[in-house]
Amino acid sequence: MSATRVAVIGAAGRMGATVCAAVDDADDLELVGRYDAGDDLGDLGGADVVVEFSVPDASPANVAHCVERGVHVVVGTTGWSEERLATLRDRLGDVPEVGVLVAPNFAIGAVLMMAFAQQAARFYESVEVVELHHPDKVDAPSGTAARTADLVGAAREAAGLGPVPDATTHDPDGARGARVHGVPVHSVRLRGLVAHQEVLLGGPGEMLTLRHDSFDRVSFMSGVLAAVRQVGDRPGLTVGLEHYLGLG
Ligand SMILES: NC(=O)C1=CN([C@@H]2O[C@H](COP(=O)(O)OP(=O)(O)OC[C@H]3O[C@@H](n4cnc5c(N)ncnc54)[C@H](OP(=O)(O)O)[C@@H]3O)[C@@H](O)[C@H]2O)C=CC1
Ligand SMILES: O=C(O)C1=N[C@H](C(=O)O)C[C@H](O)C1
Repeated sequence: MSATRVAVIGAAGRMGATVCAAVDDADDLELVGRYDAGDDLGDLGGADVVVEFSVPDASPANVAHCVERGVHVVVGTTGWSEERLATLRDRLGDVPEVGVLVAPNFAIGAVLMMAFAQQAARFYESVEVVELHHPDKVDAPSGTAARTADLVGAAREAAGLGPVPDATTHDPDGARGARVHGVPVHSVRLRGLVAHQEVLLGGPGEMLTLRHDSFDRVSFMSGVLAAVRQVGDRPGLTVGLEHYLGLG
């Protein structure tokens, strides 16, 4: 069988460079294109699948370029709001054979952490998310934290839970963090870190802590490569790697 041709957008970035190396190392994949800011994406080097790790403001246009050319896309870039996803879904309606996966995190442990948090949410009165990343990250909260909070918030609503208890009335500096789907989210940026997250769930007399650590970007590669191998067989838009792993 011939190798799947793969192009990478954001190829010189931290994730893009790691993906290029992983694709180069895989016998069943062939790296046919590397693109960065200012490059003409053109015919994408004849790629069957594009992997997109760029910046939130550029990602929708990059993905649209691929979809219009009938190329499947694995998207790791953050910033895919419901509105952006809806626009992409509409676009995919014109090319029903094309598959796009948008996944906020490709590390298996992070995917499991999100699933466990969603499962635990209905049992706990309190929940907060703390995400910790390297200080070169441009977006906050992280895509993973936003997705976790969305899943947890929706599970709480479905279970009929009210707002998280919080007596704070005076917080002039925003010390209580952001609220995503009613869940407080706190972002730490610290030299030495890669990508880490804790979900803290509290009930009377107890606390459950779910923690995941990516110590190296290699942690994302098995998920990215699994997605590259499957995306062509999964037409339409999929959000979250869990659906490719039988967890969704
Ligand atoms: N889903 C997941 O598992 C993961 C997701 N991420 C996400 O992936 C994204 C990238 O992260 P990271 O690699 O650390 O970031 P980097 O800043 O290291 O890389 C981004 C790359 O994209 C390039 N770029 C900027 N604008 C464009 C454009 N218009 N078209 C094409 N390329 C462009 C940048 O080039 P230049 O520097 O010249 O501007 C740079 O090479 C972030 O949104 C991050 O949150 C990160 C890790 C894991
Ligand atoms: O920018 C990063 O580094 C990461 N971004 C993704 C996110 O925002 O969730 C995934 C992971 O946390 C690393």
